[in-house]
Amino acid sequence: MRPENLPGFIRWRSFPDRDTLASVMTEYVAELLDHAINERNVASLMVSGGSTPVPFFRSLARQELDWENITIGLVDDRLVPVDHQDSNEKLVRENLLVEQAGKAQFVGLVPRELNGHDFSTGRFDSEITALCERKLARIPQPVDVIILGMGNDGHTASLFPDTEGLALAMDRNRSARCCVMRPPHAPHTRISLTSKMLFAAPSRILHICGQDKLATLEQALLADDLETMPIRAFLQAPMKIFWSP
Ligand SMILES: O=C1O[C@H](COP(=O)(O)O)[C@@H](O)[C@H](O)[C@H]1O
Repeated sequence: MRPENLPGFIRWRSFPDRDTLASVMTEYVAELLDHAINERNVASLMVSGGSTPVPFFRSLARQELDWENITIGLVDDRLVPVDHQDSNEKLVRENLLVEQAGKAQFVGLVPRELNGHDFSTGRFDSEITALCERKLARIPQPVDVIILGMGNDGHTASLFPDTEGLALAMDRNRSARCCVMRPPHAPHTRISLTSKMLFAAPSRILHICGQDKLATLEQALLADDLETMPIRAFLQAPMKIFWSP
């Protein structure tokens, strides 16, 4: 089942169903966090939103870990109030920051100070990113584990194809760790980590489910144009992919 053109430095794991995937991925991530705690007394994990990670969140939340010393953050969010149904922060609060993991520290990306502002134009972008950089500074770095998702348009985090500012967001030589993105074909203005921050972690995981995502991954592996499929940038470096139908 390993996709044909996957480079050798990418580790591929496939599972018969989403629950089995969630439980093996939980063990793997828990080990990485535990290892980081043993080494540095703190650990950090940045997760994606969307529908794919929910079974994993619920499974990880039940793990006995030193949660008080673990900081959880997001790789992207929609610039919506935190009680909005499309908020990734809401998803994490309801599914990951519960049970044992309720003791974890959480640092979201959406600046509460700007609640009620209209983000549809670029008017507040520099304030948003400045506030978000301040939040990111509270996360122990380098981040120990980053979990990416992928959309069928080849986006990852909120690095969407053909979006203004994408080239800057993907330029690892720039110091910005977050950026505002207005994807032309997806709802909401977004806040996303940039490639600079996403590549700073020693360990990245891509978590995808479904035949459609497998087909998207196969398409991404056929070329290297990042502007049309930003996920390609992350397929050019070591990563572990967890997939199930
Ligand atoms: O918009 C987003 O989509 C991707 C993929 O979501 P899924 O529902 O297909 O799992 C997600 O990784 C990203 O964090 C999210 O904001």
